[in-house]
Amino acid sequence: MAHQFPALTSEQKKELSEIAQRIVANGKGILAADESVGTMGNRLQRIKVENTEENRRQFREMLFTVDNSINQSIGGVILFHETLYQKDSQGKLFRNILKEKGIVVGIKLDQGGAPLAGTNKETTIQGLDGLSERCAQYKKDGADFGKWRAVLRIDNHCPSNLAIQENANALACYASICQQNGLVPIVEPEVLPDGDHDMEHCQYVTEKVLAAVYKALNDHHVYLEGTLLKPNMVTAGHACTKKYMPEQVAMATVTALHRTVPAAVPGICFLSGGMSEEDATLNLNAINLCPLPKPWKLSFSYGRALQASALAAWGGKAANKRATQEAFMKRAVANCQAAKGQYVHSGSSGAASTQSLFTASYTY
Ligand SMILES: O=P(O)(O)OC[C@@]1(O)O[C@H](CO)[C@@H](O)[C@@H]1O
Repeated sequence: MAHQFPALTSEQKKELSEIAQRIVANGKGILAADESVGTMGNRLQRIKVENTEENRRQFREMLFTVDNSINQSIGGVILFHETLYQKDSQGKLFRNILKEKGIVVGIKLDQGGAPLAGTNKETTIQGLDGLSERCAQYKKDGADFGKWRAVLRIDNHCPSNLAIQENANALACYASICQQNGLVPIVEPEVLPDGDHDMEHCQYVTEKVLAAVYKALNDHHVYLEGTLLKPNMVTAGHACTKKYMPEQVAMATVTALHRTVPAAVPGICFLSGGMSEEDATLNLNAINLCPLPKPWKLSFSYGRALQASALAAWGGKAANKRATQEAFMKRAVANCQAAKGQYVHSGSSGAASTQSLFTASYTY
């Protein structure tokens, strides 16, 4: 019997689907500025800047106070708890700065991995306890979407069926709780790029993972029109000796998505997973040019691939504000073009944009 116990009212569904669509409208994507304190420390270490709350705040202030035209390329920004409550140097909350630009504010909700005993060092993600209360508070404090990143690894006996099922179920519980509290859930099942496997194996695993995720979302009565997917692109492992062209990555990626992701999902925003900024843009462009049916918006939710050049330009010096903002804007515009299949590589990329951003076992 249909709808005997409806999970959401039609007003709730309308709100959720409108938020999701706003984030990915017209080639827009997401800036993933939700690095935890530890992850941000790794980023800052690369540019020899101390990982203090003030340094994290200063860098993020530069990103969020960039020219208002950023709202043509960035539809949403994911924040870490600390950042949601931080202010710029004039005392204005970051979240209000973003909202005034018409950008939707999101919040990281997962809380790190817990080991799955009896597996080859696989994990599930914590954060479901008290999640509903946290979501309700974040909604009051201006967030309209959430993010939960589950991590799966390709290795000997990995990912195991247990890891796939357990992470799919946690993602679905999280998505349902978000929607009950008016937050659009970004569902992120990341198959890590660690390993020497080829692209075909990554495609096989990605399909298994996504199929399990959509089965679990359906079991948990998640309203797909009010969700966004944040998957890995289908690529070879970082240590694979065989190299693939963007067109091959695009075909494998869209094939995997086409086989597993329902057309009701409004947008798929890829993570960058350690690709260089330029590779992440070129691959996204090729994905949007791929000659297969693509019923969803195909866009970006990049962390490293939107911030690496900006971090390098900043180097911890306030005097570099302009160069930092220009570097960030350049990547945002390039990825927006790629999300429409209109990116033309200029051939004059800076060193930071072509540098691999891979971090081994990037788990939290
Ligand atoms: O792979 P990328 O594009 O750098 O980051 C993807 C991402 O999900 O992983 C990070 C760690 O949780 C987050 O900061 C970010 O949102």
